[in-house]
Amino acid sequence: MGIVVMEAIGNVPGWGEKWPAPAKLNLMLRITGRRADGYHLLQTVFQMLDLCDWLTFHPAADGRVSLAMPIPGVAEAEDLTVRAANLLKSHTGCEAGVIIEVEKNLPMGGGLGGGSSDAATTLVVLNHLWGLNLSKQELMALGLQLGADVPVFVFGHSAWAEGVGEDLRAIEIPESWVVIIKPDCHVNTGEIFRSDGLTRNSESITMSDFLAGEDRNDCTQEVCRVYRPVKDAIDALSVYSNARLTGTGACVFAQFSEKELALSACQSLKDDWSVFLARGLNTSPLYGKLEKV
Ligand SMILES: C[C@@](CO)(OP(=O)(O)O)[C@H](O)COP(=O)(O)OP(=O)(O)OC[C@H]1O[C@@H](n2ccc(N)nc2=O)[C@H](O)[C@@H]1O
Ligand SMILES: Nc1ncnc2c1ncn2[C@@H]1O[C@H](COP(=O)(O)OP(=O)(O)O)[C@@H](O)[C@H]1O
Repeated sequence: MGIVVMEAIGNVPGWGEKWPAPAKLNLMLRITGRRADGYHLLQTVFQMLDLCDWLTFHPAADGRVSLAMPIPGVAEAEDLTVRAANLLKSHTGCEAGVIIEVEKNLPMGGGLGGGSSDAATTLVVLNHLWGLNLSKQELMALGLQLGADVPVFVFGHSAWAEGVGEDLRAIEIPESWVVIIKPDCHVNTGEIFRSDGLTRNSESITMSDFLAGEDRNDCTQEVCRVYRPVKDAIDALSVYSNARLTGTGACVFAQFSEKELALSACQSLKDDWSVFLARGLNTSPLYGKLEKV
């Protein structure tokens, strides 16, 4: 890519600005079967949250993808933002480079999808900054190569999901307040999906069934059996509202229609637990920002 084109890319609005990578919750999760490759077929409801990591992108003239500061415990080449940027480059032949700054607020491996969301924000924002013009569908397909939860963050809306999470239908969910507890443990998703005790034959349900209260997460029993802090967190939060596991955990959450009730639960829990107060959203703040630049 020549100097002129590099300069043109550098002038695109959005470089050096903070872009949100929101968290998600799985409001329910049913395992309805297993594919030949071992991956599990799910029915799940994703809701976006206003709790975010923040990503900033700086142009790099040398054509390389790098991190301003690697996240402790994650090798730079393995970071999902770096993998997403390199995937975009190899898919499109784009020769531009980027330095990515990640402000990490979302707990890692907590079932809030932070790494997947970071990857999705990287795909969507670099598609814009590098002028690649890939469609949302193309970006979702690229995202699926990075992880089962990446497509929903590119999709950018609360969704009813099937398959391994890639077959998505936009839905509107009441934008309630959410209290989240992050128990002091790290759940290994692969280990939970490999375990003998996991329920794998749930009947499929409809959206109406979910709205009528069918909100079970099929991973809960197995995760609580292996990770005692998750069970304790569900018990602690259940005092205030219906407490459930998100994804394969470790985070557990409860929804509240009134902010005051959610705040009061947070106040009571915060001395014993790591707690977050968040707002459930139907649309991702990522697209709100994209529309503004
Ligand atoms: C089940 C969910 C619900 O949101 O859990 P959370 O990760 O959010 O807790 C996700 O779809 C998880 O997606 P993600 O965290 O990207 O999982 P991956 O890295 O793709 O998979 C980790 C491992 O879990 C197993 N796996 C994952 C997803 C799936 N539908 N079936 C599986 O069997 C596979 O063995 C895989 O190697
Ligand atoms: N940018 C990133 N942010 C968080 N985790 C990352 C990132 N890049 C790679 N990872 C890896 O992905 C794993 C899953 O992270 P995350 O998406 O936050 O959890 P979960 O899938 O449970 O919601 C982490 O434990 C970490 O090893």
